[in-house]
Amino acid sequence: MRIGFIGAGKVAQAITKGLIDSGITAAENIIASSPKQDHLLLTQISKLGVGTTFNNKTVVKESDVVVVCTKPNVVSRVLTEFSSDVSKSHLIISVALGVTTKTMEKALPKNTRVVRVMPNTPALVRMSASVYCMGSSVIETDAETVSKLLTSFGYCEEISESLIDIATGLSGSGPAYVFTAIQSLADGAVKMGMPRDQALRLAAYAVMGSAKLVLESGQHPDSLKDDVCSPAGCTIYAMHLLEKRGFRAALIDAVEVATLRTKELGDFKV
Ligand SMILES: NC(=O)C1=CN([C@@H]2O[C@H](COP(=O)(O)OP(=O)(O)OC[C@H]3O[C@@H](n4cnc5c(N)ncnc54)[C@H](OP(=O)(O)O)[C@@H]3O)[C@@H](O)[C@H]2O)C=CC1
Ligand SMILES: O=C(O)[C@@H]1CCC=N1
Repeated sequence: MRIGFIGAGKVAQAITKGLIDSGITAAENIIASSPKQDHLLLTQISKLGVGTTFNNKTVVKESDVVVVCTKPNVVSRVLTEFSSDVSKSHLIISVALGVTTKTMEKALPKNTRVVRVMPNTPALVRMSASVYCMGSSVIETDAETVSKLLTSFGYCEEISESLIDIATGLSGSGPAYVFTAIQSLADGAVKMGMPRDQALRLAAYAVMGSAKLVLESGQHPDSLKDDVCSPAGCTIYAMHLLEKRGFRAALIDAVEVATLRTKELGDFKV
């Protein structure tokens, strides 16, 4: 399977690295495009061994699966520009926030097979949390193909398109919230005298281990939290402070505002 990327930025690079590291496809079967002649992004992605071009149409002609990784406001224009090169053998995927399968289908020839995906940057280390929803003209094997590709660089599940904006504010944006939490936890330890590299390592493992425990224990997160809070111990003091500072409400609000912004950006008309 030949895979083409339109746009060679952060997400295209994360997915490309994830795909290659998984062994699901070789770098020679991947090509990426980006518009600027002296583009740093193409240089970066070419270091993974993939082909590069300044021409989106070349990507489409040379690929079976085309993954559109541009900002949402240019997706419709980009799809329209290469529309005449799209055939029934192509599967067109977009990872752009807010851009619906309907918008994609409108810009492409009738009955084009389209899929909307929301991945996240931990694809770089094959730990992405991705969701996908299928367009109206996909064929039976497309869901399997998409699931296979997404699973190669992490976890994935099919989702109703009515929920994908929420997934964007949750798992698409989520790494940014968690990176900030890890950095802040480490800052706390540095403030108390721990060396920075050790603090970052311990904070990251604490987050990774906690996530694994939620997934594997099947226990409610609050019950797992209670297990850490010994009576009159240190954690319950910290939890009290976090509750007073609105920790939970801040995270709830973050997902809400990111979801609403996704809907707003998805309304872009080019
Ligand atoms: N960053 C993230 O964590 C996530 C992002 N996404 C989605 O992925 C998409 C890309 O985001 P991200 O990788 O962060 O953005 P970047 O800005 O890093 O990458 C966008 C890429 O698209 C290129 N581009 C712009 N115009 C065109 C065009 N006409 N034809 C071909 N390529 C073009 C840009 O080139 P140039 O720089 O020259 O303009 C750049 O290579 C967005 O739609 C975003 O919503 C989804 C999940 C997570
Ligand atoms: O913030 C953004 O626009 C992109 C979409 C999801 C994560 N990053």
